[in-house]
Amino acid sequence: MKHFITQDTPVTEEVLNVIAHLPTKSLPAIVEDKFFVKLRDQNIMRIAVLLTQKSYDEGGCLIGGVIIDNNTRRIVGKGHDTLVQDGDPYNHGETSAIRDAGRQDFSNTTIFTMLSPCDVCATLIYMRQFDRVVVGDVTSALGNEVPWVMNRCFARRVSKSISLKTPWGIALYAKYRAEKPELDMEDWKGLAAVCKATQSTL
Ligand SMILES: Nc1ccnc(=O)[nH]1
Repeated sequence: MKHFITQDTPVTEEVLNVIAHLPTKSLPAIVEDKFFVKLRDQNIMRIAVLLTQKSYDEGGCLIGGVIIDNNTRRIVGKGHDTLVQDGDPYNHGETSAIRDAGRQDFSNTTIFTMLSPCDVCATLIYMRQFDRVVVGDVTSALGNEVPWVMNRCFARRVSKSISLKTPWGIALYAKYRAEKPELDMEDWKGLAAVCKATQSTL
């Protein structure tokens, strides 16, 4: 059967949004391999931001992640933070995408994350030997994640780590953080940090 999205399909916002919402395992039946070859890093990051928007619309935390195979540029995993949706105290955009990808050799893959990875996700990215990390928004990171990631972790094993500024994603994150600062803090540092911060302002 002919694919619904083929190499001739233009790379539009609507098409990327369909890809963001489809289950990863269904993509090979809907999207022709040659379409993925056309996708540039900016387009993949756009999918991560669209997953971020999905999570925001669900009342969740605002981080999406996408993993691609470096040779074929096929999406092998994707997801978004599910702290709110699943009541999961730790499922960041990155871990969600990694879990979606399943048991794979990640050493020839790139992980795109909307936001600078936290220390736990950075460690997992290191432990699973990802080849590249592309970060959409390094301006909104809480704490020292960026130097930690860049200097200690990726310098040793992850060969390329680049930052891709996504103005739309950065604006969305700033809006969410202004609206829900406690949820943002819980996602990064846990409820303990939120409780301590609340007590200290009493
Ligand atoms: N990098 C991230 C920070 C916080 N939450 C996430 O899901 N991801």
